Amino acid sequence: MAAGGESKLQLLRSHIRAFPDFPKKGIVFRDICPILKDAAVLKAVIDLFEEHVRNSHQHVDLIVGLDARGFLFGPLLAQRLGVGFVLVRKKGKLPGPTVSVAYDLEYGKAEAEMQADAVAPGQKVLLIDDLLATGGTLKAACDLMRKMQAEVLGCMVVIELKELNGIDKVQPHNVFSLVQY
Ligand SMILES: O=P(O)(O)OC[C@H]1O[C@H](OP(=O)(O)OP(=O)(O)O)[C@H](O)[C@@H]1O
Ligand SMILES: Nc1ncnc2[nH]cnc12
Repeated sequence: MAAGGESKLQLLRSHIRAFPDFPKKGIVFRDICPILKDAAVLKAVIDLFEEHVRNSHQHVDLIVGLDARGFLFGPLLAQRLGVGFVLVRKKGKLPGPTVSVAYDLEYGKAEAEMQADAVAPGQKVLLIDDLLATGGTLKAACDLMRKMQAEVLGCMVVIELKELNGIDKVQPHNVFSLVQY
């Protein structure tokens, strides 16, 4: 990690709030809103992601963001890297021909969908979201990428909830996280 990386991580950690029993009893909700409210903290997050990508991947075609909180970080990172951004959305939000995959959440069920022309076969993509919990969402997005014959270089999240072992569900793909609980 480059000089200053540790203090950026400390800054980031101090801007994540925990809300017990939201949205259901037993869930500790990790709230990223304070990161977004502070320009310096949001910049630090994108700096850390950018450093990771530049150190780990020679060539990236697209950043793929997951609905909805992946959209808060993905376009900023894509701009930094000078590449495009595409959306994986919850079902029923995208016009035109789509490809979809069903998945389970820590607190519900959903279906991930993307436009059929969003990613071309062989394109090298990096997936981004705010948080890895059970890994169902990222796995569904990786499955979508496989359907589209794209090459998943890896996944990135701000927060990983380690006790839920989401990383196991997403393998063989790598998940890079900035903060772990
Ligand atoms: O690892 P998993 O168990 O799949 O959970 C992680 C996902 O859950 C949250 O999104 P949510 O579906 O609640 O939607 P939102 O981003 O629209 O709030 C979070 O932003 C991740 O996308
Ligand atoms: N514990 C959690 N906090 C915030 N977002 C989540 N998405 C799934 N689990 C979550």
